[in-house]
Amino acid sequence: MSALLGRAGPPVPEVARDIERACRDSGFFYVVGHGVPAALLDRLDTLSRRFFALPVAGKMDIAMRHGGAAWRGYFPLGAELTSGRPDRKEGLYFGAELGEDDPRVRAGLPLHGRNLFPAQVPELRTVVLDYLDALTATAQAVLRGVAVSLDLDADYFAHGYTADPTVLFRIFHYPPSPPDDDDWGVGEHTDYGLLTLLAQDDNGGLQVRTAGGWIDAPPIPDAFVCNIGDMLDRLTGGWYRSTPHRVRNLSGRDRLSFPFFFDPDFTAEVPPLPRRASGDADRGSRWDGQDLQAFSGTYGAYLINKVSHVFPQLRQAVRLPADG
Ligand SMILES: O=C(O)CCC(=O)C(=O)O
Ligand SMILES: [Fe+2]
Repeated sequence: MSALLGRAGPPVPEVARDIERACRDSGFFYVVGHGVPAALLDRLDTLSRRFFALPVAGKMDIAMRHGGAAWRGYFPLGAELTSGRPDRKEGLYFGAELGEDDPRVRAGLPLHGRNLFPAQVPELRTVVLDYLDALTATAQAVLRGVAVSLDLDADYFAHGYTADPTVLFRIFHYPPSPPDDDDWGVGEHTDYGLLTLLAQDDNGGLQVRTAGGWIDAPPIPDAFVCNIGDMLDRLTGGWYRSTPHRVRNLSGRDRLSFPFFFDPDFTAEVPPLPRRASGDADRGSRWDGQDLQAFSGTYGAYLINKVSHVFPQLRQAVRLPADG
């Protein structure tokens, strides 16, 4: 998909058709030729491994409770409940780095603020911030392709939903699962926003639910796995699918993954696109029984509700009603 990634101008029509086919089919595709330096990813991988190798007590110096409503920092093994059960992973939560004078931070919006970086691996700060910049540009480029694939102007998203995007980034460590274990590293779920760009190491373990059943999405060198989230599903009335996926690390080694979430402006409402609102009659019900057309309100409200199911403690941090 390198043809897409000149950072300006419309993508070539063939790429847009490839995107359409992938989004109509599995909701997943690979992005290659993206221009994100391999050396940046290598460095991110090395420094992340150095962090996860620290004693838990040291990692807890930046535990998420220190991040307050910005919801940043470290969570230990078993602290995240993707499908109602503890995940077999630990991780670091990051997002766009926003200081106290940013209007969204001033307004007290949850999930906005400063990142927490580990003092023990100080180099991680620059590398994570560089990675956020690089992936933001890549995601905008992919969204140009998505826009053209929907017969919209190439800059439809950049001028609207992602002029001020919600950017979240995570680094996950999945310890090896014993072969007879039935716990998931990440339970079945869909992603919440517009699109996710996932870098994964070479251990594998990601699976995607297609019409024909669960299939592997194996690592391909220098490629990102891209999948669309609930907001593109909602915008297109189900024409494009946010597809359930899950992870189990059966490699016997430590698996790292780096999902980057590129989502609409926190304060935007995301009504269906007029021409796509009729939806997809044959698509059947969703994995979680939810009707994506049924909610009203901002993307931020949708996101907070989702995250607070995965991390019940978020309710206290942002004082949400118990029924979300
Ligand atoms: O670790 C992975 O490969 C996928 C993670 C994921 O699906 C997520 O964080 O939403
Ligand atoms: Fe996901």
